[in-house]
Amino acid sequence: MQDIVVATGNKGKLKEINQVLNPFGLRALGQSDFDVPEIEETGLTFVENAILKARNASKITGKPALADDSGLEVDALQGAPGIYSARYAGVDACDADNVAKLLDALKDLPQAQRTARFQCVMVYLRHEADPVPLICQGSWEGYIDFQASGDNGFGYDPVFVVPEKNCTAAQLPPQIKNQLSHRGQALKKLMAAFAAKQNGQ
Ligand SMILES: O=c1[nH]c(=O)c2ncn([C@@H]3O[C@H](COP(=O)(O)OP(=O)(O)OP(=O)(O)O)[C@@H](O)[C@H]3O)c2[nH]1
Ligand SMILES: [Mg+2]
Repeated sequence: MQDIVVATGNKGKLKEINQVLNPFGLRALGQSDFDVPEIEETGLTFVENAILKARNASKITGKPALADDSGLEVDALQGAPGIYSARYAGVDACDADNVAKLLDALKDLPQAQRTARFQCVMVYLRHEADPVPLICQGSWEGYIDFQASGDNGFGYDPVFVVPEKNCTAAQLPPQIKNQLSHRGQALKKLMAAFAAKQNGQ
């Protein structure tokens, strides 16, 4: 197994990244394994924040680093919480606080007006000053339910309905979430980009 530093403090993300990368002989280690402190996410886009996080981890570890910046865009909220998804209900908010705030914000809206999508941007830097970061993106369309269901995943998964499966993301087995999700799609593209590089393309 080859180790790869992932610039995240989110255990749910790390678990999903490992589920996808392990079959390729890669093991994702969180930044806490390298004593990398969290950096403030001051960017206005997923891309900027992913670069900030990857650069911080690469600078401190001296190794290549991968970062994931992701979030939920709700159409009725003009794309909120978006890049602020982790801190929607406040800087110290937990997943349950964020979900409760979201359900409250949408409480008067019928299903047709509850459309939403997850976005994920993955950035891979070979070193701190890498001028050509590898950037891969994925998105996942669905809508927000009226109540939470399911125990898998993390974040807003219990209220994110996956229309083609007629259940929430938290009710999907992990391997199915990875096949469909914003993160799974971004990682698939990243693996294809790695393979292309190795083949000299
Ligand atoms: O239900 C969900 N299923 C997902 O698959 C998912 N992916 C992202 N999110 C939400 O978006 C925030 C990311 O914000 P984010 O990229 O800043 O990550 P984070 O702050 O949690 O950790 P870090 O990687 O920054 O250390 C997360 O906390 C979640 O609220 C998800 N929710
Ligand atoms: Mg974050």
